Amino acid sequence: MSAVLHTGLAELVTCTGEGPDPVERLGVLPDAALVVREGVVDWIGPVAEAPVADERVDHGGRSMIPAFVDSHSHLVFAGDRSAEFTARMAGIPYDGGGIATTMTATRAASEGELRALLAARVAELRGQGSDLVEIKTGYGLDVATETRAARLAAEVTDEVTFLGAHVVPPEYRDRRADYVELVTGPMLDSVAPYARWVDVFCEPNSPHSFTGEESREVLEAGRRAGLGLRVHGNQLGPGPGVRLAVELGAASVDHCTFLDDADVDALAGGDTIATLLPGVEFSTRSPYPDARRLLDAGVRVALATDCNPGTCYSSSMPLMIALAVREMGMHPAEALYAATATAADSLHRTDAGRIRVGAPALLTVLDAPSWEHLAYRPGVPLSRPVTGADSPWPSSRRSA
Ligand SMILES: N=CN[C@@H](CCC(=O)O)C(=O)O
Ligand SMILES: [Zn+2]
Repeated sequence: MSAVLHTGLAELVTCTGEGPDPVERLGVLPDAALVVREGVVDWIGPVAEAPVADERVDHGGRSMIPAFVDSHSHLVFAGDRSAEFTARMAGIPYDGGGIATTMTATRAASEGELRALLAARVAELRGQGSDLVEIKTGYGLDVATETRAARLAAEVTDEVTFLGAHVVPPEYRDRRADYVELVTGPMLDSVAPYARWVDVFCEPNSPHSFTGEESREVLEAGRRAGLGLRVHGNQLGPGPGVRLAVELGAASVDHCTFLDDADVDALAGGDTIATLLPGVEFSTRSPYPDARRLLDAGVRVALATDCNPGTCYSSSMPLMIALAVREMGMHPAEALYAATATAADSLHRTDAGRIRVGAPALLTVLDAPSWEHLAYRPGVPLSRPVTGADSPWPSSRRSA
């Protein structure tokens, strides 16, 4: 079994620290080295005590962090909505109506086209240092296309989410109840074998999405089918999504932009993680969620991209970290932890988001001497994956 020793690390950020201090929680080890054997972290310790290995990679004074976990994305789609973005920047507000445009293009695309589009997006995301990614359906909105989306997503991740309840498709506009019946019946039956999670766009503020009662039906049906629960809630205005998610024990409620005190109290008293998606507010020119208020209330906060063609066509977790720090009041250490460890927790994954012995080696290298550079240098491509024994940096030195 070949072992690779990684050295030359100015800092190794493990995200295995404890306590209330956000920097301590990062568990930063200076002058550390680690050994990867067959894709698993085999040893972590001071470089001076590093064991002999088959190969050695010298990272030349860079830093290593856990690969980002992108716990919210919509990567299975065809078509282009750049004109919608441009119109929005000229003042047209977002209301979810554009989802039908993507639905039409996605239904019309061939399986081969969709697979290639998905593969390119996953490669783009992983090339920036993310590894584990959650991928939602939600641009098919009929049984065949939702099933195809879930099947394709399952080819690239274990974290597939059924989002048949994204919006009510145009052919059901005057008979919403029939669509909820389809989603909670034949569509769920067809998609569930490929999915781990069910999600709903609970947003009474848009005519396209779902009320609290409709959302409850969708989530309870998903749970009966053995799926875990996730919710899009309180994105466009106040609403019942957050409290419903907490009441039903959802793993995560995502967006959380418009919250009242009762929503914050519910999150603080429950097990549901609040996943914030600052790329959405950036790309829709909307007010940002108040991460500081949530963190100060004791709510666990994760960050994700929400990469999708409508509200945020970015796969960059470093951008989300920079926005969370600059616009949402998060400490840079809180933001990094939210984009790795807490995002993994929101997917109930103990094998990602932290670097520890015995865990898969999902590692990202920063071309910087410390983790602080992530938020400090926005827009600069600092992060790259470490895949297998390969060093991502041409200047890293490898030797046997
Ligand atoms: N809010 C619902 N769904 C996506 C947007 C989808 C779209 O506009 O295509 C989101 O998470 O923001
Ligand atoms: Zn989303």
